[in-house]
Amino acid sequence: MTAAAVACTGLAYAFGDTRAVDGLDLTVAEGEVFGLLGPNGAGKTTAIRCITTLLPVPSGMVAVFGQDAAGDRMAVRRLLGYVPQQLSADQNLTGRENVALFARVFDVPRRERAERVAQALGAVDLTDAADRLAGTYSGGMVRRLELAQALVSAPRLLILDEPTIGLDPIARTSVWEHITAVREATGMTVLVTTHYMDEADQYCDRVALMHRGRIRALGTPTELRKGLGTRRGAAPTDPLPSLEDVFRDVAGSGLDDSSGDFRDVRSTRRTAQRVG
Ligand SMILES: Nc1ncnc2c1ncn2[C@@H]1O[C@H](COP(=O)(O)OP(=O)(O)OP(=O)(O)O)[C@@H](O)[C@H]1O
Repeated sequence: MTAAAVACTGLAYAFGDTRAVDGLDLTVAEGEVFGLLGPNGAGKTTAIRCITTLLPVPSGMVAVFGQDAAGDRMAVRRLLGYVPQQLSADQNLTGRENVALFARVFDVPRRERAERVAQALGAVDLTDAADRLAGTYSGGMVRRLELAQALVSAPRLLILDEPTIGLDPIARTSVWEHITAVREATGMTVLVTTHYMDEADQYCDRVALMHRGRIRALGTPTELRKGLGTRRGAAPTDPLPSLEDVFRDVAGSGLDDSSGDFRDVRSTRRTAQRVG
């Protein structure tokens, strides 16, 4: 049996007294598009940072394709591409230079680099803009450039933290279409966080709803929507509740005004502004 793309068991991470991740059990199968959803402050980014080895794993276990994240961190990093919430493209470099930088950092063999950089830029439709400074790009183009940076090392697992935040609907669709196309071409696994329930419903094979550091619901979007309908006593002919209804049902009190703190609001706004 092949190892899961991601396997977290009892993962816990605290910032002082704040238990950001609190006993997370999560398995992402190879090849699937998996959505990690949850209100501000649910612990999604912290979990992702543990999976990418940017944070240590103080408690529990994290493995990426069977590689222990607490063991050989470089071995884990070689398997994944990561698009963080924060800006990872340099506005003073061209699109091509930005992607070439990632190719060097991720050890793409020198003789393959130019070709792989061109392929990554082509995969996100930035060939024509490749030699322009990234500072001249629109928000949607910056996101696609960051996608190319993450793809240039041909990762088996692509991790995206709110890839479409702050983008207009057309740019959002475009980012997803490019993710879907690369995934279909390569069989790559995708783990994504998003606040947009419509995107999760449309593009994710399975989703997990996270709240206060733990998974509270898990399944395909349709399974979760049907499950809520059944719990509400809906007739088979009634329209299914939306994924947003499921989210509200699961997160409940996490969606009131006390959800998240100043840091959460600041980071969300900063991210939205810089890609907007
Ligand atoms: N560097 C940090 N220092 C202190 N507390 C932190 C830090 N990073 C996260 N936290 C706290 O940990 C909890 C989980 O935060 P995290 O960013 O993982 O949530 P999230 O689900 O990704 O939220 P969002 O959807 O807003 O990005 C929150 O209470 C947050 O305030």
